[in-house]
Amino acid sequence: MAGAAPSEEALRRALAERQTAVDAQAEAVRSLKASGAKEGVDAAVEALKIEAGAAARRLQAAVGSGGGAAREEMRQTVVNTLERKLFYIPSFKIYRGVAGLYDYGPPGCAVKSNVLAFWRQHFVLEENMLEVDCPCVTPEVVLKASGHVEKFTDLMVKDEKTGTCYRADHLLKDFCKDKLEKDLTLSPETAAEFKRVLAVLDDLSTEELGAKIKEYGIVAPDTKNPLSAPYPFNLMFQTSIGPTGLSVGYMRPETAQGIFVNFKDLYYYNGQKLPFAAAQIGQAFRNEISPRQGLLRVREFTLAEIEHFVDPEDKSHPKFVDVADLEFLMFPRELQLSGESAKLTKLAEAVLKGTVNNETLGYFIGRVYLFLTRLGIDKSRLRFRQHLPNEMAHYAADCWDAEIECSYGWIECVGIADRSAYDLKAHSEKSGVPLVAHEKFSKPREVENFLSCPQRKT
Ligand SMILES: Nc1ncnc2c1ncn2[C@@H]1O[C@H](COP(=O)(O)OP(=O)(O)OP(=O)(O)O)[C@@H](O)[C@H]1O
Repeated sequence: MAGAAPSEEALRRALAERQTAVDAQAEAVRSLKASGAKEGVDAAVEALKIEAGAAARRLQAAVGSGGGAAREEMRQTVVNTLERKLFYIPSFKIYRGVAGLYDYGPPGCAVKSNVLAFWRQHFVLEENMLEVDCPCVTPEVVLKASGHVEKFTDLMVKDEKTGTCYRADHLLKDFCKDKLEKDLTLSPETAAEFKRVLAVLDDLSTEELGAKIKEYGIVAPDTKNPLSAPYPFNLMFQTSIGPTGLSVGYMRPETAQGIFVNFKDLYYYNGQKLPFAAAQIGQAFRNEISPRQGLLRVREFTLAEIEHFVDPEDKSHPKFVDVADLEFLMFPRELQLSGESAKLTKLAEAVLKGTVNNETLGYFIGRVYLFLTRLGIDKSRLRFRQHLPNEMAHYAADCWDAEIECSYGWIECVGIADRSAYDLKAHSEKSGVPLVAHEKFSKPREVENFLSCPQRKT
């Protein structure tokens, strides 16, 4: 029928053929160059450009037609190109690589350094933040105080026969998405149930997650063997500091702790005044259970973090007016739980209604929006999603993720959390060094405190 969209299978085949043609032509150019032949190289390069152009046009058509398999195909083509052009390379490739570890090649290094320079300009320099640079190896006491030794975990399930490990929430997510996309026999009730599970996935407890995996009969994706019950796995890489092996350390899973433990000195450096912000760019390490999604989930990556210290009783922000009129997609808890979609919302309105907890949090959400859109992220594929109550990290009082829609779906790219004074309190208690700020009143105030004396029992 004239004008009908090609089937997904046809698109997949056409794209695969195009990709093979591009790869074959690239190989021809390489061997001509390697043989030192001058003649024919230009023609071969020209042919490569034509093949690559045809592949790109086919991709656009495929993505325009919205096919899931076409998306997969498009991603594979982009990945092949980026790897061929050395934007990134699987680390230790000649030894067959290690999952979740990647090197950046020359163009990748250039992109990374441009993004970091822009980040420094947009946040650190424009806001007069105090930048620090702390070690990656961190003694255990710091991460015990912060709660990471006890709680920095993901839920894992194991193939009961081979022992292969999987992230439990990812298996449940894949199962529900797969059913919704491919099972044409699903009743409306079952489809609604899978959608609900996807909406509250990050909120499920260990027991609830285990019960759903059992109820749906989810098995190990590679072998179809039964799975163990989910249990927490700590994501930190452990090491020892010094030759005795007695001093336990960890590779930092975030850069923020370096800022918190330096709070006292930074506060003095800032003239003992609040608010102020400190920033750090550096490597973070997470022993992800089963890294996938290419560069999106890796075991070592660069984090750029800011900690903004503010009076807990006055979280207003003098520059909030600069971002108050921004309007973008926001996805608060209520919309997620009722199965609705993200809505275009004015930042001022979200703060006024209390959807976003306070002006300072709102200000940083606005600044992150400006950063990402100035980097070139499409506004219609960017949303700010509020964490569900159980999803929040152990330290957070309110948390919003900037998520970008890509070929893997909506992916968290920035986390913006009100951590309250959790970390400063925890480090004060553990170290015995008070990490506190003082407020000087313009006029003295008289306050009466009634202390209750414990009754002595005779
Ligand atoms: N393994 C990883 N590889 C690459 N980037 C990561 C990884 N883990 C986290 N990030 C990035 O670091 C940012 C801050 O990390 P954060 O601690 O908020 O992640 P998270 O909520 O623990 O991630 P998730 O729940 O998806 O594992 C995230 O917004 C994400 O962009």
